[in-house]
Amino acid sequence: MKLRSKMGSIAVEDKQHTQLPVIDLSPFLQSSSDQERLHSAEELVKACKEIGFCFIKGHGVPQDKIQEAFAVSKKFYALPQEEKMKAPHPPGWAVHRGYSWPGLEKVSNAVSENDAKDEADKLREVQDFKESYEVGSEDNPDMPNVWPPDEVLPEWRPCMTAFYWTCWEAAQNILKALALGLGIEEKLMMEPHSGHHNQLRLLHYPPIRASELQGGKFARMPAHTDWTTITMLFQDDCGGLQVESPTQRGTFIDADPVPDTLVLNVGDLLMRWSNDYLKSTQHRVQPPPLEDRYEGEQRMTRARYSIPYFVTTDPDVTIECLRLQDGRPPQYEPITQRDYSDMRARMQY
Ligand SMILES: O=C(O)CCC(=O)C(=O)O
Ligand SMILES: [Fe+2]
Repeated sequence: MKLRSKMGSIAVEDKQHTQLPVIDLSPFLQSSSDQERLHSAEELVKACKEIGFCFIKGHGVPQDKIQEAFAVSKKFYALPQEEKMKAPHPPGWAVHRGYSWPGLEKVSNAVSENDAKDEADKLREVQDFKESYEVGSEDNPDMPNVWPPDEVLPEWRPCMTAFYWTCWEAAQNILKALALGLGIEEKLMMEPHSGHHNQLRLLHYPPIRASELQGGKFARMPAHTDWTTITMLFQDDCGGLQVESPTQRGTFIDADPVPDTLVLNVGDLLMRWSNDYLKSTQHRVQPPPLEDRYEGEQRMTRARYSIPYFVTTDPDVTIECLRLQDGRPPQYEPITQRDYSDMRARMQY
């Protein structure tokens, strides 16, 4: 994976580019000094409280594993359509695994108490121009994985199952850092997460004419929040990810790729769990901001590959608002992850 070399501190004065903070987690992971660990954890919580998004460096996911996952993902998406269709996403919303072809999934922020089909159909008028593949734990009985026959791409299943657990290693450290920074007991954060209910998603946004994206016929990914506790996202060098400004609603700031970092965001469940102390922020994928990401007279955009890893609590654990230092009374009823995500999933498929 080639990443643009705009590394290091954030150029706050440079309005064209990223203004998301870069948090270094290596002191939390490596330092023997309690003070340094606490400082790193508090910086992380500050970013999650103020913006709900940040870049993390020193996250502990080995670079070669990330590169391997991107390389294998590209190989999968380069397969003929009929090969990819050998691992189709099951019909309906209840099981979110396997391959979703362009147009199948529609990302939105809608929340449904019932099967509001008309509403879901209306949302589909603008198609998401992307394809994706969802992978979970092999020991999650609620959502069995969907795999193509081995001969389609022999390395697919071993690579993606291994990467799922590599990401979980890093995710646990991020959750522990959040607990430390929030001043809550580590086990309060860790016990609801067995690691078997996360989701690894391989995303491919094929090249498309800029005019079709800009004309509103197709979208890469419309604005939405994630349903998770946290999401870790790896992105290639295409660009296009944008995050809603914490101070100006409706204004989005570019989250251009920063080498050797992952993008971390707070999901809806953690926002609710933290009693709105941490923010789950809208984000979207737009045409790439940079002109060298387009080709030819048709201004075809470059393809984008990204790999989000969604971390969620076990489905039947009840999430009750944490009582944090700010002393705010609970704003939400207790809810299980199962009830919450069922409500959201009905609108996507
Ligand atoms: O492709 C991206 O960078 C964003 C993906 C995303 O936000 C999602 O899948 O929820
Ligand atoms: Fe997202």
